[in-house]
Amino acid sequence: MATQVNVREIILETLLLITRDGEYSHIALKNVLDKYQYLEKRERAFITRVVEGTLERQIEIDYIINQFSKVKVNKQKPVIRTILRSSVYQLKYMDHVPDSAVCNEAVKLAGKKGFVNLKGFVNGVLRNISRNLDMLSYPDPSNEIACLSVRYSLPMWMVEKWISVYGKETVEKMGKAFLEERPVTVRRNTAVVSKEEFEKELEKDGVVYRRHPVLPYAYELTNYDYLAGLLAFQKGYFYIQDISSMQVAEWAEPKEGDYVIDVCAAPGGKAIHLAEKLSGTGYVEARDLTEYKVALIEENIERRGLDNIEAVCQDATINDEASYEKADILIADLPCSGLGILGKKPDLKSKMTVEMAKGLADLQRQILTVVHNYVKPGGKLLYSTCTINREENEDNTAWFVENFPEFEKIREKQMLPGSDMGDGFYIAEFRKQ
Ligand SMILES: C[S@@+](CC[C@H](N)C(=O)[O-])C[C@H]1O[C@@H](n2cnc3c(N)ncnc32)[C@H](O)[C@@H]1O
Repeated sequence: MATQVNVREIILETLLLITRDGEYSHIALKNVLDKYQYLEKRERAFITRVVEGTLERQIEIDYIINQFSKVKVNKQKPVIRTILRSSVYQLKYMDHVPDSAVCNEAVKLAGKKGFVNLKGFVNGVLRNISRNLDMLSYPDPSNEIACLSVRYSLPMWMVEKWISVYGKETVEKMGKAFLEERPVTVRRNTAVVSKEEFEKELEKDGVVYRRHPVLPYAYELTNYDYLAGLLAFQKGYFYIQDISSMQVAEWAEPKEGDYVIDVCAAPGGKAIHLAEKLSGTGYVEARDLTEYKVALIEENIERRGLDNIEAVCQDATINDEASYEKADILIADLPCSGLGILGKKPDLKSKMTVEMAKGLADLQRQILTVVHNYVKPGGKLLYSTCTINREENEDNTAWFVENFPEFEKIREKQMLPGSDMGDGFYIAEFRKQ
């Protein structure tokens, strides 16, 4: 019982870090799981599920709380609001947790956090919701945007934007896909470990794997507690990467001896994939903005034992004349709004705004204006983002070929969650004449 209380307190602190203090959800969760490695697998899974679920369903949860609370969610104290949200998630989506335990633990936690005077309020709201779970009201179906927004916990502006581009049916598929639990995808390091050895190593740790039907080095993994704790991870046998991101190195088709520059490379997924594909030949310069990010790339390079790749600290918005016409392949996997990975980074649903997405589209143009110079005549430029925002994707591609006519667009693809395999992701390939 004592650990039960602690687990809920850990959940509260993690959610506050993300929603009140602005920490990224995947980083906050990773840090907390690193810190509490001694907890039982079951407890760690409970923390992950409640933190992720509460963030994923936040819009729907707030809609429910507002039906039963006189003080609306946005007027509540952050601690109380967070206790209510994570409790409503458990009431609505975790059948195996008894409702009475959810309410009691929430009330105790409110008291423990110094809100003794609000224990009655927390108790009243939660018991009321628990009694009425089968009679919750939802927006009227005639209001398509509000309806989809609450059902899939997507901000109205995203639903509105996507309906106009992709249509209602596709938006529903995307909303569903973001909420689905999906196995993690990893890329086997083909330079270091054979298929047989890799699979044997996973089996030793009880990890269940499924070979990807298309990419021979890709696997879906389930039934593990902590991926980074596996021996196979520490030996550099695999890299955690979505199937959509693996397409960048596939599209790049590096040839032996190619010089590759990845201008925004951290933590190194695509750059390392290219270095592996070069089979010990050629060179990959994996650049990023800060020493901290460069250290992340270096750590990943070291785990893989590759010597045809180097991490470099370099701001992609600053012109680097020494790199002019140096790259056979230039990877521009640029900072973006991340709307294709809302399933993995659910906090983006509340953190990303129209203005921020616009700012990122401008930054992408600014970086492309600088880095296109680094491509050799006849070389390739691959532009990619993990978003499904037309301004950052197709519009930027159209802008790029219009402004830099020495580049020809070879192909482009917008992958959509629920329709394509993996995350929402965009790639465009250009060739310099
Ligand atoms: C989408 S992520 C790159 C992911 C990476 N390609 C991979 O596969 O692991 C974008 C990266 O751009 C970096 N970045 C942002 N602004 C930058 C700038 N001005 N110059 C260089 N890198 C920048 C960020 O630090 C971040 O690591």
